Amino acid sequence: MVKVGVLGLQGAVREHVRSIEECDAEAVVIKRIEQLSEVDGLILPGGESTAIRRLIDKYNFMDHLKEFAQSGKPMFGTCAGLILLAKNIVGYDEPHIGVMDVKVERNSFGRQKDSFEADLDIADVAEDFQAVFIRAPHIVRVGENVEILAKHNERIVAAREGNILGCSFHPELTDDHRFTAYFVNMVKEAKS
Ligand SMILES: NC(=O)CC[C@H](N)C(=O)O
Repeated sequence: MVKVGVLGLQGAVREHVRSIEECDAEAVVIKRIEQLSEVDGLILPGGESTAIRRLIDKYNFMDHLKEFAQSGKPMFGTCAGLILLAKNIVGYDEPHIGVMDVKVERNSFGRQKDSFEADLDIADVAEDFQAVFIRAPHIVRVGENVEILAKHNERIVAAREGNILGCSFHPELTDDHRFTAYFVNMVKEAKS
């Protein structure tokens, strides 16, 4: 059974644990850098990217997260997690972890739609995925090696670059675990 870590500093951690377990993988909540070597893949949950970043720095995670991504182990950023992975963020000079060749815009679906659900067609995953967006970012630009997996109203909301997966929404908040299962499969393939 593969082990999937969830960065447990802030945000929707328990929900991801439940979703990983529904996909028949073992979930490990990562609170210390030493735990990273135990897992085959890592999820960066949604929450508040600025708050998670502060905790990443406080607990010295930054270099270890970059190394994790560069080692080829799969990494999945959801919502704030996608912002942490992006190489470019609209309005910011510097990225956070900066390992995915995308440019993201934070809170980009407008105040009146702080939170909403949308039916998505996600390539290789599902044609009818009910996605939950909460103060979500979207991807405004992708690099040439990035595969676009889903759009909502012409905006890119899910993409993959090799071992790195990112989405604007919260795939862990419903009982539909197909997108988490897609990531768990990436982890299985990378391990075998
Ligand atoms: N649900 C979320 O993860 C929201 C992301 C948050 N708006 C941010 O910019 O970090």
